[in-house]
Amino acid sequence: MTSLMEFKEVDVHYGPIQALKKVSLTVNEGEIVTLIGANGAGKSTLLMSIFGQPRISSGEIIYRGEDISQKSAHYVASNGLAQSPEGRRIFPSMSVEENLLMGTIPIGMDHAEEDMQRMFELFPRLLERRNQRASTMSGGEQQMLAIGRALMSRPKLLLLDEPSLGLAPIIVKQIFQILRDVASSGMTIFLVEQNANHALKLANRGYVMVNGEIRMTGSGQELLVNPEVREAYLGGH
Ligand SMILES: Nc1ncnc2c1ncn2[C@@H]1O[C@H](COP(=O)(O)OP(=O)(O)OP(=O)(O)O)[C@@H](O)[C@H]1O
Repeated sequence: MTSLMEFKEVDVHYGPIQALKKVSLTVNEGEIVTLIGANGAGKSTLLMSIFGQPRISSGEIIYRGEDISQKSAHYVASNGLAQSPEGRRIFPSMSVEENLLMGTIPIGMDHAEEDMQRMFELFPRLLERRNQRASTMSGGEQQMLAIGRALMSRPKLLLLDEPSLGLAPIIVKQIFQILRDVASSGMTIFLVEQNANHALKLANRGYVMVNGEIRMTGSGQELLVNPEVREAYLGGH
């Protein structure tokens, strides 16, 4: 397997607080890898460090053979890494179409029309609402838009920060079905989630983060049946 992204013993500090402690993990080409952990475990910090905010204090972040830990966010984004951030961060006063077009910034507009059609096939709901202001859409629709916008940059690795956050169970199911479809087209996905049940069912492999450290790793299936994981993240059922 070819490694696409690798964290090697990464530390991150916020002043006196150490948010990541010697974190090592790998995402191989074509895989869906998930990182699960409680509130405050350091999951968002890890994702944001890929774009250099915050900067890591030691270790390396290797992407396609190159250490990107000191590169600019623009460099990282224009080399095939796209993120659907926590809380979605769509542009509220822009339409669906305009939001999608913002996703092309790292690569330019050459494929914009064609890619927008692909997004509308993947998310028919967005097609119905293509001229609607994003702020007036439901949480689930906004999440679809955030994922669609990330895909508009034709990423090699799609990073997702808690796509299920604040959504009703039925919408969460839909979002995960869409991620399955995206993955079956060959996309590599790194998914950060508190919803361990959905995330581990979707993922080939998973990592469990506790207080800034990787505590456990295994296949999605192994972690799903692991008693410690069940107790801590799956309500013990
Ligand atoms: N800008 C910051 N300044 C200081 N401390 C921070 C900052 N951002 C995060 N932290 C701290 O770093 C730790 C990890 O936070 P992080 O947001 O990465 O966790 P998380 O696992 O993503 O949690 P959540 O699911 O709540 O977003 C927490 O203790 C948090 O308080």
